[in-house]
Amino acid sequence: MNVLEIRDLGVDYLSGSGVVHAVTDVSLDLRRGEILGLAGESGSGKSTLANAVARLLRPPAAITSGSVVYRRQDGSSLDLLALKREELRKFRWKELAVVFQSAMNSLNPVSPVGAQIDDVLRIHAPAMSRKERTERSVELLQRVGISADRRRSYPHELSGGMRQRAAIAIALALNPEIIIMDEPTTALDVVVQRDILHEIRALREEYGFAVVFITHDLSLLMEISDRIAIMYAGRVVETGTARGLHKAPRHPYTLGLLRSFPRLHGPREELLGIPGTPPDLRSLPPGCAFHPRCRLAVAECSSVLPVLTPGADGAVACLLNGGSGAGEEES
Ligand SMILES: Nc1ncnc2c1ncn2[C@@H]1O[C@H](COP(=O)(O)OP(=O)(O)OP(=O)(O)O)[C@@H](O)[C@H]1O
Repeated sequence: MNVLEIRDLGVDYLSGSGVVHAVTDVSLDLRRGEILGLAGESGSGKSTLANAVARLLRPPAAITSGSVVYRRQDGSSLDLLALKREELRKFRWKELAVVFQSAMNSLNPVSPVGAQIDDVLRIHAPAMSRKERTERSVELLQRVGISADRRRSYPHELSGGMRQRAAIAIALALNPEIIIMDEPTTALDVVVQRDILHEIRALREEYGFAVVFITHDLSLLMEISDRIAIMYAGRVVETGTARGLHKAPRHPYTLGLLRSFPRLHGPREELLGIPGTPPDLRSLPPGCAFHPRCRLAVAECSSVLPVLTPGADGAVACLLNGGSGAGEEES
């Protein structure tokens, strides 16, 4: 069952030098309780997509098309793009929370971390007593590996890893259905990063929330995600289970991304990477936006836009791998 359904979403940035098509025709489901990894090179539109869903976009960003529907377990649903300010206030934290790359952006530098959890609870769960709030703050901090006596610490008194854990504790405070994590561990060293990722998986088992986890590091995503969506130049070009994508990536871009990062396990492989650079989102090449960088491209790829076409495990937008072109019959 889906907790989030994104359909045909488009987001532009209206800049002085032209319109940047940051997200184009994105349709994606988030299933209840799953960890969905969102991968792609810098500038592929991952953060813009996440911010559109969380309604955090600011001008010059503009949603140009599509819908985002949030489905509750009781069968009711919300059209997120239509939420008014007050409805949005109730929705955030309680049903959807966001953890950003820099915990400093999520945390208030002038308030101790325990007090910040307390604030979220006080505002969004007014029925809780002060004692209950304190107990919950301690419990949440301990749950993410921060001892109770650190409750009074200010963010700058904590290490980067601890700050990130504190930001996750705040996100968990109201037991949301969805947590969006935008490169939450990128700034941390690899060991701390992996500790936190495995912690997130354990927390998910316990609390049952769904996660959208954004990073450009695909091999890291493979370790913790259930499913993965790959973005290129604002579009989703492949989706699949982490296992399926690992074993048999179908889009040449996915393959390139996989080869761009050293695998954590298994034999050493040459890092082939992907030649060239992502296209200018103000003037995309015709056909498949990846074709100028694709080693496998055929003539058709420069004129036919491949659409995301469902297959046995996920979907792919590549003419060479079972994807059909826009306007063609899907098989
Ligand atoms: N305020 C803005 N004005 C104009 N263009 C923007 C703005 N913010 C982002 N963009 C452009 O939108 C595109 C998508 O950016 P976005 O940050 O969503 O990608 P991303 O995949 O999350 O990249 P990263 O991993 O670097 O965060 C990029 O080309 C970026 O330059």
